[in-house]
Amino acid sequence: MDFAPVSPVDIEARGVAKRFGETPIFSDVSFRLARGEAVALVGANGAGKSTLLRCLMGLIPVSGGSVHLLGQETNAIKARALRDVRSQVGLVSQKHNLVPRLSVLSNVVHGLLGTSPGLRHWSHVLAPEMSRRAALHALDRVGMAGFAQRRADRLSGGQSQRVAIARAIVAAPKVLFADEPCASLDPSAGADVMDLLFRLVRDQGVTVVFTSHNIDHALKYGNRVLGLAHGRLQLDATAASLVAQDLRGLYD
Ligand SMILES: Nc1ncnc2c1ncn2[C@@H]1O[C@H](COP(=O)(O)OP(=O)(O)OP(=O)(O)O)[C@@H](O)[C@H]1O
Repeated sequence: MDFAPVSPVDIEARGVAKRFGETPIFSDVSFRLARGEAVALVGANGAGKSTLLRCLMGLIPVSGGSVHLLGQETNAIKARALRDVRSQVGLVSQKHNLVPRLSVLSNVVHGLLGTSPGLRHWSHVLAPEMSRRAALHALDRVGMAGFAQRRADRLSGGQSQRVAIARAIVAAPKVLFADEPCASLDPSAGADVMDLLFRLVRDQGVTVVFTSHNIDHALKYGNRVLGLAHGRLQLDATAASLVAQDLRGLYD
């Protein structure tokens, strides 16, 4: 008998709860994300979107339940195993977090820090030739190869975010997290960055989880939408089955 191939589950949250001190942020959050899904995480300011993203990445511990990222329970594994998992994960955050005085190329080479220990990936001058080539290729894919030698603090916001995307994809991650990747950009630059990001992830079948306050973006770029409100996962639906009005309820 033939079985259709089943995509691996890249992220699984089982009854995840998070508190900061005595303050509960969310609880009972459960979902499974298969390889190649593009998931928008939405909700009002303070609903806990960034916190959930950080829990999923294993950057902060959960207060209850468990997170499995690429098959590993992030709260239960040793630091070294967690580093291995993280080396297969990329992050694009709201602020690009480039090192201002370093070149664009060195900043992208930093995306390979997780793949080999030591200082060789601190600067493109020390980096192995293969890494420099990978970084240039990533810059080419985001249309920034011509800026490789420019200092990062001489870029516009949109250019900086493109470089941040190059840094996030240079190590060919299986999973990409993006925390409001275009929040600091004007609508046109923001749309360019989202188009670029999702073209890249679709080309490579990467699983992506992104937070957004832009309902149109959530529906356009996500094939699935998760909504946090009042400390619970209130919505888990395919983007195709939703209209903007369904999402507005999360903001009451
Ligand atoms: N390290 C922390 N210590 C204590 N409280 C925190 C910490 N990080 C976040 N919080 C609180 O957790 C709640 C959720 O914050 P979070 O940034 O996850 O929300 P969000 O949905 O991403 O919000 P926004 O849309 O405004 O970015 C907020 O009340 C915030 O103040």
